[in-house]
Amino acid sequence: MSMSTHLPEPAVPKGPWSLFLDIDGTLLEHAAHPDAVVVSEELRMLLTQLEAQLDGALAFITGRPIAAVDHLFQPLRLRAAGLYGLEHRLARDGPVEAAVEPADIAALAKEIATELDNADVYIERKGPILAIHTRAAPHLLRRATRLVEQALDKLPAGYRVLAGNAGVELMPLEAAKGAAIRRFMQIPAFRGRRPVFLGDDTSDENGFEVVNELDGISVRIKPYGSTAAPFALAGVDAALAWLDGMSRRETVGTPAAMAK
Ligand SMILES: O=P(O)(O)OC[C@H]1O[C@H](O[C@H]2O[C@H](CO)[C@@H](O)[C@H](O)[C@H]2O)[C@H](O)[C@@H](O)[C@@H]1O
Ligand SMILES: [Mg+2]
Repeated sequence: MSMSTHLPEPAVPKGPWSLFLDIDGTLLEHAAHPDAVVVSEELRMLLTQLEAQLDGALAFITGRPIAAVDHLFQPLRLRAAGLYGLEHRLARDGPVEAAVEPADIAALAKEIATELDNADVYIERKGPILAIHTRAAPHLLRRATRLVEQALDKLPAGYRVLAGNAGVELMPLEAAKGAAIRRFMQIPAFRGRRPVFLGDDTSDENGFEVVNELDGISVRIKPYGSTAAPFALAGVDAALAWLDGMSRRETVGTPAAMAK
């Protein structure tokens, strides 16, 4: 782990590479509510172009459910790992595979909502994961974290708490972006390519560690504190500009690029 100040911008990958993209805080500016984010037509076009240039070696790696991602980016559908890797869509037009049966978190969600009693806190139930969003009520983050930690006792073994910078989530241990990246790297579209992963949050750190192990390029967006990523970009605009630059390289991701 290195402190994030003064990390360099990512180098242009040499040789065939693949691209893994976090969504919120990386491709999309954060909004007060998860449904309030905006996906521009330009972003859809950029992703479409990069995906074609990389011969399909591009996947979203996100905490959102894949159904929510499809809704946001429609009509664009890409390969994706959703719910921090609990769901996968390995082929762009293939089915979504879910790894874990949803636990009954409805009652917990209700209890936490009653305890916090604040309309600005959004409680998101997504499959086996419960997310408490405090972006619009930051003073409640500590309390929400305490409640979620207490709720651990009421769930079957194998759950953990993951705190982000504007919310806290209760999720199965299997949920890990790094494992999702490893899975994609084993399928033909990605195999033999150097992984590049852009992410912005605590939940992306495990993805950075795996990408570093695989001799890839991990990039923390708008970094603060320490990070396993050796590269950084200042924010969403810088991430989109870097991706745009990559999309303009003629031989992006192809073996011919190795010669350059
Ligand atoms: O892994 P990501 O693609 O970054 O997704 C992480 C979470 O994103 C969404 O919540 C976050 O973004 C919202 C919109 O900006 C914001 O309101 C919220 O505070 C953030 O936590 C999404 O709702 C979650 O399900 C994802 O886990
Ligand atoms: Mg993010």
